[in-house]
Amino acid sequence: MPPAILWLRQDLRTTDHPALLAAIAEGPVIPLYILDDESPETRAIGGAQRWWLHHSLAALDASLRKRGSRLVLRRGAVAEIVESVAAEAGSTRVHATRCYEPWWRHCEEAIDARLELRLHDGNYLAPPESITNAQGARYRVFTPWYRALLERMPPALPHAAPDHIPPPRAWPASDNLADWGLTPTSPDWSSGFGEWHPGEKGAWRALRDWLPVAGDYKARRDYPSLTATSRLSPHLHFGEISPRSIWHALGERDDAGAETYRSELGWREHGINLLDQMPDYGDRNGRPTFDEFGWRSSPEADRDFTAWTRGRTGYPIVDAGMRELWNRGWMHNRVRMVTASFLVKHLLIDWRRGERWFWDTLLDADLASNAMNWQYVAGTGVDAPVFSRIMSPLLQSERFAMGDYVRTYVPELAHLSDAEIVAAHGQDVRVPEYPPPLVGHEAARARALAAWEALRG
Ligand SMILES: Cc1cc2nc3c(=O)[nH]c(=O)nc-3n(C[C@H](O)[C@H](O)[C@H](O)COP(=O)(O)OP(=O)(O)OC[C@H]3O[C@@H](n4cnc5c(N)ncnc54)[C@H](O)[C@@H]3O)c2cc1C
Repeated sequence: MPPAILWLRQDLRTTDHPALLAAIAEGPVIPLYILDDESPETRAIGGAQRWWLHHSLAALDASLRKRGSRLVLRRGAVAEIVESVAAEAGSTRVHATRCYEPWWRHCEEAIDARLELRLHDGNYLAPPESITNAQGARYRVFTPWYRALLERMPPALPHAAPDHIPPPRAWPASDNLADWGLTPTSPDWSSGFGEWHPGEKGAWRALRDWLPVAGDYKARRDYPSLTATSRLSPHLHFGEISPRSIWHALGERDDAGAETYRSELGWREHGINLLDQMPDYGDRNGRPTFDEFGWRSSPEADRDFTAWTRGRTGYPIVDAGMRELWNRGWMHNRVRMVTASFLVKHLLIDWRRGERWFWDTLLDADLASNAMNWQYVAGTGVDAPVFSRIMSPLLQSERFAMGDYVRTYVPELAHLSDAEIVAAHGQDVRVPEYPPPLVGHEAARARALAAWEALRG
């Protein structure tokens, strides 16, 4: 029996892996991961995720080796590499987990034209195209869509990891992971990533650590000074754990914490639902009227954008968030909303510039989730509140008790009390090393509303 190729993408796990099980059922398996920075239609993964990918691939290889297998690594244009590995190994069939980023479509068509490509579900609770209304139409708004998804839940039970993965008679050549240079060296900006444990084991550990506090999730999830959320997002993005494994780990719980958590998993699914319908959602306004919006574009706007990326806006909560992102490769969800809103509404800078910055710096950068959330906050999305709802960073900071969070990430303000941090925002307390606000809240609000009115004519 010629070996089947298991083409791995965002499914770097062995547990609950239908594509892996289907390949094993046919005989020997060649697990293949391809790093494709070449194909013109792909969006190359960002710097932070390269770090994660390195460690996740190393963990997966170790786990495969325990099962009698190993990971074959290749770099280059996906379709060509799959074809060349198949030719080398005498394979005719390729198994893969279904992914929805638009660039995969082209690769999949090219592979399918030359070999037999079998796609399997596994990275979402339900295939996005399967959630439709009574007329068979797709949803674009979260609430009715989530209601329809819930009717399909619970998902099927997850599969156990196989004990043994039959190897091919001869292994095709593999690159050496270290030669890919995915981890930064000079400078090594990843020193703050130590709390993360990429790989399947790390994913299950994060889940186990979080489950005991699941009951408090609804009450505490919006407070960035607390550790209340699961931090599973990079693990989910890289497919180190399946969402249905998480769903079933919550079991029959029906407390508010579990219900809210399920709906957050639902937001992840909704992101893929939108991307599947609008493959250019990461680049194009969901509401086309915004194509005419008066985003700032000038040397001053560039200067403001740089200050935002560096956490030097003069708004403590925005700066804390942007520095958490740079140092830890992650940012608390509530603060993501505040920082994104600040860029788009206070600085009047196109959401796509922010989306790209997050893409490069988030360990969990995910086209569907990033695009949906940026468009939601910006008000440009198909399922978003109106643009004129403008978040006040100051009120958010007070309401969600963000003092400790600011003191952690903005050392210039570490000696201030909560009240003084709020005052520092207004510069009542002078902290010489801390920058003055790029723009006053009321002035920014007025400028944003004027741009909105101009758009509406
Ligand atoms: C501007 C902006 C950009 C974002 N970009 C991304 C991104 O690139 N990748 C990403 O995974 N999430 C993104 N999010 C959503 C959210 O902030 C993260 O999923 C969450 O903070 C991850 O932390 P956690 O795993 O502890 O989440 P938890 O609160 O523990 O939630 C559990 C899981 O539910 C999913 N989830 C939770 N909230 C959301 C949400 N609003 N949208 C989609 N899925 C959600 C995630 O998979 C998460 O791991 C973005 C949010 C905003 C406001």
